[in-house]
Order: sequence, then structure tokens, then C-alpha cells
Amino acid sequence: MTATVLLENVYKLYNNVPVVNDLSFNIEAGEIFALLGPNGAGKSTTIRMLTTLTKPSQGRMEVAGYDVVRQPMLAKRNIGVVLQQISVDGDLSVWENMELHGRLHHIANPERQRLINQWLEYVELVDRRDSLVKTLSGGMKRRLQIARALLHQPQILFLDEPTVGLDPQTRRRLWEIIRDLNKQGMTMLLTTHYMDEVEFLCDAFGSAKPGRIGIMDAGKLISLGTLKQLRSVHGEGLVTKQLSVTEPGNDSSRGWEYLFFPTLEEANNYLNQQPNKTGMMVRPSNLEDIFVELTGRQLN
Ligand SMILES: Nc1ncnc2c1ncn2[C@@H]1O[C@H](COP(=O)(O)OP(=O)(O)OP(=O)(O)O)[C@@H](O)[C@H]1O
Repeated sequence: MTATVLLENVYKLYNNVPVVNDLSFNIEAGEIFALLGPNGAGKSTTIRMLTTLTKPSQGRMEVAGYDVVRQPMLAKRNIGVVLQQISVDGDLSVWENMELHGRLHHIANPERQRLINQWLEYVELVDRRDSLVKTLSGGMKRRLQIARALLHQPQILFLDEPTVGLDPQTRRRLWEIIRDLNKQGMTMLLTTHYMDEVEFLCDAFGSAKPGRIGIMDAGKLISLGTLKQLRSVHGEGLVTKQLSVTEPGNDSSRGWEYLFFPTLEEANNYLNQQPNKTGMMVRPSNLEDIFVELTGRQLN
């Protein structure tokens, strides 16, 4: 399969400071890829560069085979973008927002009407077609943004923190939409700082092809792979040890020592050999453990 998103040694500098620092990765057709990282890691800047909203300072970036700096119009035609900020017009109706986007993309009638109807049905907003967007809930607005991003039949969908600020039920509904679109073959890049989001969208359960996760911190990609690959690289078994206040290494930002072992069995063996097991526990490692191990701090 060919890469539909390609980044090669990409940098973005603001005031001479790199906020994206030598970033390289590919996304294959039909793949779902999550960029995970704390606030300020450079995730949104990466999406903004890939979607032609800001230019890289250095490096090569392609989407759908088009260079985002030299062929921005062609790149834009082939991508759908759902940004963090609600970008639909509150003073227009649901239908009018879709209509405007369809016209901007030169989709002629009756195809335009058919596609608007199809995507509004898909995100369950047909019965709100005449409502002013400012009267919709946050989750509905986000679903409308997704429907609008899909209207011109893009090859790749970019989602920047798609569920930020939404309630648990609405988040889950959006996850189902995202996963369903990916199952239908849509290539996707999403950013998030929610571990559960990444685990739901990229994990092997219920998905023949698990998505990959790129962990970003301070502009750099510090780990890359499926959840299974990340666990196998960093260790599938974990011993956690609660540090007492006086113990060396307890810098209060953490309070816990994490010891990774290749397997759960090895973690258990280690624990069994300890004369004093107070405050110690064994469990399978998860994405959050790996993140904390790599960055030395918790997300959220
Ligand atoms: N236009 C800009 N001018 C100067 N600095 C900027 C600009 N845009 C972003 N930055 C800085 O770049 C860094 C990365 O920001 P970015 O928004 O890409 O991070 P992020 O990982 O998406 O974080 P969040 O989860 O908060 O959205 C931050 O330190 C931010 O302050």
C-alpha cells in the first residue's frame, strides 16, 4: 500500500524555537493513526501543517500524493478537516452550512443534495436540517463538522482533538462514528490527549487492523507503533511501587516507581522475590504507563 500521509524530517519553528522537531512518519491507505501527547506537544501544529493551514519551516510533507507546500489546492481537495475549534457557522442552518461547503468544493446538483442528505443521515442530523447551528449541542456541532468534512469525498480525514469538552455518551458516539468510517476504508489521523480514546480507536479489539499510535512530546515523536507493539517494546508486565515521602526518587510529581518486565510472569517472579512487598502491585502495562515511563509525567 502507498503512504497517503508522509512526513520527512519536518520542523516548525516559532521565534526560532522548534515546536515540531524533526518529525517523520507515514500513514498507509485505510489506516487510523493517533498522535498522542500532552498540551503543547506539537500535535495541532502537525495537523495544521498537513492541512495547509500553516507552512512547515523545513522538511517534506505529502497528503494523498500531493506536496502540501507546493500543491496546497490539490492536497486540500483530497482531505477533510475537523478542527478543535467549532468551525461551523452558528447563524446558518445545518443544511446551509453543508450547502456552503458543497458549493465551495464545486459539487454540482443533484449530487450535492444527495451527498448532503447522505452525510446528515450518517451523523443523525437530518431531522435538525433546518435548525440554526447555534441552537445545537456541542456533540451535534461536532457531528456536523464531521459530516461537512466528508461532503467532498476526501481520501483522508484529519481530526484535531475530536472529543474535547464533550460528555461521556457523546464521546462514545463520536468514537463509534470514527471507527465505523475507518472500517469503511477512510484513512484517518487524529490527535488526542485521552488514553481511553486511543485505546478504543486504535486497539485490536473489534478491528482487524489495529491503528498505530505516535507518542509526541516537546515536538518530537518519542515512540511509534500499535498498542501491542508499544507494550512489547516497553514491557507487558509492570510492577508498581508506591514510594514513601522519604524515599529517593520520590519527586512528588510521581510518587510511584514503575518497573517494566517483558512478561507478566517475569513481573510476578520479581515481586515474589521481594522480602518486603508493601505498596507493590503487579499488573499488565497499559498505554498510560508507557507514556509516563517515556515522558516522566502523567497526561491530563
Ligand atoms: N502561532 C503560534 N505562535 C507561537 N507559538 C505557537 C503558535 N502556535 C503554537 N505555538 C506553540 O507551539 C507549541 C505546540 O502547540 P500545539 O498547539 O501544536 O500543541 P498541541 O500538542 O496540539 O497541544 P494542545 O493539546 O494543547 O492542543 C506550544 O508551545 C504553542 O504555544
